[in-house]
Amino acid sequence: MARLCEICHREKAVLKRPKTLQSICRPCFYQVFETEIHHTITKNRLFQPGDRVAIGASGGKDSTVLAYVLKTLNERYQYGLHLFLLSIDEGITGYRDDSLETVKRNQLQYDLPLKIVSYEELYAWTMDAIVREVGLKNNCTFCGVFRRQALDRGAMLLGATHIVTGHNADDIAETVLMNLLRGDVARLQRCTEIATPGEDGCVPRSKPFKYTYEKEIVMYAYFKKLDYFSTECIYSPNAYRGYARAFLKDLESIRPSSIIDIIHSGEAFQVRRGVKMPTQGFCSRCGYISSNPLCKACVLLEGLNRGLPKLGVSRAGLQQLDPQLGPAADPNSPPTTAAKEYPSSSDPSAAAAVRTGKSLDW
Ligand SMILES: Nc1ncnc2c1ncn2[C@@H]1O[C@H](COP(=O)(O)OP(=O)(O)OP(=O)(O)O)[C@@H](O)[C@H]1O
Repeated sequence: MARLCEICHREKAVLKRPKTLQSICRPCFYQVFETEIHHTITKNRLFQPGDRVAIGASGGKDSTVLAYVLKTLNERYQYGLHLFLLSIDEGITGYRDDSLETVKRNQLQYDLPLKIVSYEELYAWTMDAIVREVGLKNNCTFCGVFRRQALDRGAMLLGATHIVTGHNADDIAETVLMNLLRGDVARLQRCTEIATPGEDGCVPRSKPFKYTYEKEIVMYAYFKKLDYFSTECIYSPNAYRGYARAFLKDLESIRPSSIIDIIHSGEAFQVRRGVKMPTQGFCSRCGYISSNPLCKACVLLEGLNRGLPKLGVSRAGLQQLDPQLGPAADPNSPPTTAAKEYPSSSDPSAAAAVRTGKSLDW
């Protein structure tokens, strides 16, 4: 006899839920998946009625499901949000141009306004051009730093009061592991935050999928037949995060709760009093939030525009560009005590972080 759904006890079970290993039916899966996200949103008070929310839309599974679910929940529970799709075109031929076609279809499918902002218009550089200059090894540093700012700038153009991204529970657990492995206590403390406030010229951001498992996002997209783009970035070697990901997948196969457990460990982590932390200020050139006199994007751009792209990612180069930065750690070696105690957005440990394709804060 066919097994019955462990939730409703009426329908036939057609899937095993990755998060809990329960055998359940499709309608119950949709119900628990969507309701958990709704609870995450309401419990953490992510939005206010009337908010103009820019959904960081890459065309990939996470942000596509995020757009679909947010639209569904906004209508079902009357959040009163104005939703927009915001895409950053990094200028990666054969990758982003194709994924943007998916976002353009999503715009029609979900009836949401779309804004596309490109690196070329913001920085006068595409990632294709940057990779020609710097090669494959360090290019993710540029892409990660530029994207963070580009999302803010695009959101401001939309008059958005909030940005959401599709970072999921697996992404966050990986980031906790990576910050732990690097001894980066400042990021370890903040990388599990579900939301960052909109201070100092940044638009508030949040991650409604903080507790949502990647496998469930893929399952949801599959059953709902959502239209998404599934190719990996052609420039992303993703080495360091790849190891953390493989380790996490192994742990998950033995104990599915490992993902949430690691996030909980990160949430409980507190830096002891007296440990020096970076002080937040503003970039003297572009005014963007920075804990150094020049923000990371300006440092990287300066290197590119001087024809010395490695300046922004090497230790000697950073000091040459901005002597006030002081001694900094080599991104390829373990953090020194100073790097551990003074991690900052423009030290090379940040470069090492984003070299993996995802920021270690996000
Ligand atoms: N080019 C982009 N434009 C807009 N938002 C982006 C872009 N790239 C990434 N994001 C946002 O950052 C989140 C995490 O991006 P990441 O590159 O880690 O991709 P991912 O985990 O594969 O997510 P996705 O499946 O949505 O591509 C995405 O879910 C999306 O919200």
